[in-house]
Amino acid sequence: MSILETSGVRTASVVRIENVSKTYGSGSNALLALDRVSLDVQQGEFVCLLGASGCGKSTLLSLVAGLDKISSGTLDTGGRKVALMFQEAALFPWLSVIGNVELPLRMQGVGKAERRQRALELLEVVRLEGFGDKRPHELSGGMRQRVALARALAQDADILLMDEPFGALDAMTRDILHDELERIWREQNLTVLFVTHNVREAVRLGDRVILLSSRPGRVIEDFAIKHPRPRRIDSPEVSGQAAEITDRLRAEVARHAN
Ligand SMILES: Nc1ncnc2c1ncn2[C@@H]1O[C@H](COP(=O)(O)OP(=O)(O)OP(=O)(O)O)[C@@H](O)[C@H]1O
Repeated sequence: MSILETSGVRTASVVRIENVSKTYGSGSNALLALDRVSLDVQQGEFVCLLGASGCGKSTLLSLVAGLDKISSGTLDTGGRKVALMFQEAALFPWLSVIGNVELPLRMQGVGKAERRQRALELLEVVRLEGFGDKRPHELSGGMRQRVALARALAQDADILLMDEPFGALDAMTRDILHDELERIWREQNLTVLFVTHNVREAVRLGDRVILLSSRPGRVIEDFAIKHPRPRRIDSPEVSGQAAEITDRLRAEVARHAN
């Protein structure tokens, strides 16, 4: 495990991204999506990625997940397990809720009784006890995202990669899921990389908010969010820092448009 010296405190880096660039295609069709991105994420950190549409946020997550290859630079997760969660829950409609949560366990070869037990525990973690026999279409959008979260947790990953997981939910449901995610992140000692377009959401949740430039994505600012938790998305502290970050984002979008 790599050990970094940060502000005099020795901390463990679980995701180390150094000068990573990503180009899609080649020749005259080449598109530079990420340009020499460097980012270190420490054990247990909650890091939010913000940036204009198309700046490469999802690309960065897919590289960390190992779903795609970097074009240059180095990216090291120390072989840790990662789990992904998206805006769409992408549950299998023909499986029950518990069947969906059991799926990763089945793929890991966990025996029937043990995976049922573990899936029941996870449904309790996301507060869906009693809903195991339902089908996905019988649930609300927020409940489906809870199932997706339970399924991600079933992978027993150290790093949770979340790509706008609450982007399609109404504000109240999102608020509740922020509280739940914060609780689970703490209880399970997860490291989270969270992509969002919602600046307040980023400040509500993150220890850090990383601002990427318009394409090609580069890290242009790394905001430390120090307000005590739990935070409220509509608190003056969150709103104030969100306004500061929004101004910076706006300037970046305008710079790119000129
Ligand atoms: N598989 C691919 N092949 C070619 N180009 C791609 C591919 N995936 C992404 N891109 C391009 O790379 C750029 C970055 O895309 P990406 O989806 O990572 O951005 P994003 O910041 O997540 O966008 P959004 O905020 O709109 O979700 C875009 O211009 C996109 O069209």
